[in-house]
Amino acid sequence: MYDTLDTIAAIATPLGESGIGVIRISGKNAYEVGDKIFSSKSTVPLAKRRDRSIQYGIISDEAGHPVDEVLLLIMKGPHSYTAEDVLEIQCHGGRQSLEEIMRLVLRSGARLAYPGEFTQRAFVNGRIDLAQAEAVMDVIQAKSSQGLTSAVNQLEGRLSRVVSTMRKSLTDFMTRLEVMIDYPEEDLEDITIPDIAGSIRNIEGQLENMLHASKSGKIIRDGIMTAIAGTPNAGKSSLLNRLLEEDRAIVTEVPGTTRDIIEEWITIQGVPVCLVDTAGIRDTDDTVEKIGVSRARKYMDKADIVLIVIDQSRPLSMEDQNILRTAGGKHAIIVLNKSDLPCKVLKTDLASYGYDILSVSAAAGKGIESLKEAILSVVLQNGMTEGQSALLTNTRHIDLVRQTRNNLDRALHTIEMGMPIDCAIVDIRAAWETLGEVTGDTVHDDIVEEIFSRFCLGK
Ligand SMILES: Nc1nc2c(c(=O)[nH]1)N(C=O)[C@@H](CNc1ccc(C(=O)N[C@@H](CCC(=O)O)C(=O)O)cc1)CN2
Ligand SMILES: Nc1nc2c(ncn2[C@@H]2O[C@H](COP(=O)(O)OP(=O)(O)OP(=O)(O)O)[C@@H](O)[C@H]2O)c(=O)[nH]1
Ligand SMILES: [Mg+2]
Repeated sequence: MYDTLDTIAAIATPLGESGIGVIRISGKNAYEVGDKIFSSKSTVPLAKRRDRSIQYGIISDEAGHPVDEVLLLIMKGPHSYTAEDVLEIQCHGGRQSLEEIMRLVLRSGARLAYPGEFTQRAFVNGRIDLAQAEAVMDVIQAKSSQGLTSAVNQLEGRLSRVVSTMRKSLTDFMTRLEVMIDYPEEDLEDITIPDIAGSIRNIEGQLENMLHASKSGKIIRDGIMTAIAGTPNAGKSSLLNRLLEEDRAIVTEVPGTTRDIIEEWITIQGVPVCLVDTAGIRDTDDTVEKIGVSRARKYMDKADIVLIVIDQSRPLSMEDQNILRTAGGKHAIIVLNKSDLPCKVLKTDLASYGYDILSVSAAAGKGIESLKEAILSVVLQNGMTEGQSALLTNTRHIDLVRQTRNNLDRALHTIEMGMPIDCAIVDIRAAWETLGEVTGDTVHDDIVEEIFSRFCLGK
């Protein structure tokens, strides 16, 4: 881990033009750093000024030249974001101002923070646990209103509380089982064993429910990647534009118009959906188009759903059929486009692929709402899970909960087979430890480092 005694600093807002820009400084020298570069009507050192107060003044360089007019926010540890002394400089939101002040701060005793280091300190200092820290990035990266809600719930500790309650029960089971081992003559077994088995089954059920809902949880957080694929001229780019309600991609009657991948986000009923328009798939000698086609195939593979667009005003071609075959095993929807023209495609030729079939007209905007619903229902077969106590959205958490469930399953098996109690305790302890990795109570330092390294600078 990086030196936690250092005072760290970073620009917390984007380097563009904006109303205000923020530089955050955290650590035991935060106010000393501030005193070196800040002057105001009052001459009281910043450390002696009131906690949570805002100070007006000027930042000047070593030669006394003014750099910017600013407000300083004083948040004394432990009641701050990092639980350390924090000083925030709110300057004008221009690149030059932010960068010059930042250089001054670094020359005055702070070092540049690593990505995620502020939040890592909040975790190390015990203000938040690991699941809460991970939620911070989810809040920043939220792509829909539901995604934001679930991230803020996790930030606020909803998942952590569920996990802690379960871990307390597991500790309790272990203690009671140990008592049984220590006092075998007491004849406790007949009461304790069925009672504990029932409670384990109950926790297992809760974990099972969480895993069941995690499919939608992951989608709410990461979105549904939807590839729009098909032969040239089927109307893929027209469909993208129609779904976006914007003229984003070039549409022409020339087959092979789209060469590169075009990615755009929409939300359908609060769920983020990433639409990927691709080059029409065909055999071609054109160097550029060839690359486009191979990218199209790659995205078909990567996507959660493939919309296979077919021009229904022409008979089904060999190329169409090839694409239908390559989508095998994926979530796919057959989109029969150009429904404003007479239909030349036999639906019976499509039935054998087993995909949902929808007719749309990208040009006329017909059938688009049903297509949006179909996209959601293909992925969310279990429906959205509103009111879920704690939604799992993060692959790391999902894996850990799955392992915990398996550990408990083994413990139950051991108990039910009448095997030695020690064996069951081993599995319950394993479950307790795995669950603790969610909140970071029992987690390796390298995993913690890896998690925070994915954060953005200044967070
Ligand atoms: N200017 C500014 N805005 C910001 C942040 C920030 O660091 N600075 N945040 C961060 O990125 C978020 C807010 N998160 C925060 C979380 C905890 C504390 C904090 O001081 N907690 C103390 C005191 C709580 C209280 O007063 O009730 C604590 O938990 O002990 C501050 C900000 C969003 N807005
Ligand atoms: N009549 C009719 N024409 C359409 C419809 N959708 C698209 N077209 C026309 O079909 C042609 C091809 O449309 P594009 O959206 O460029 O097709 P594409 O699948 O992206 O083609 P490539 O990028 O070349 O693979 C254009 O002339 C569109 O105007 C539709 O619903 N009805
Ligand atoms: Mg196109």
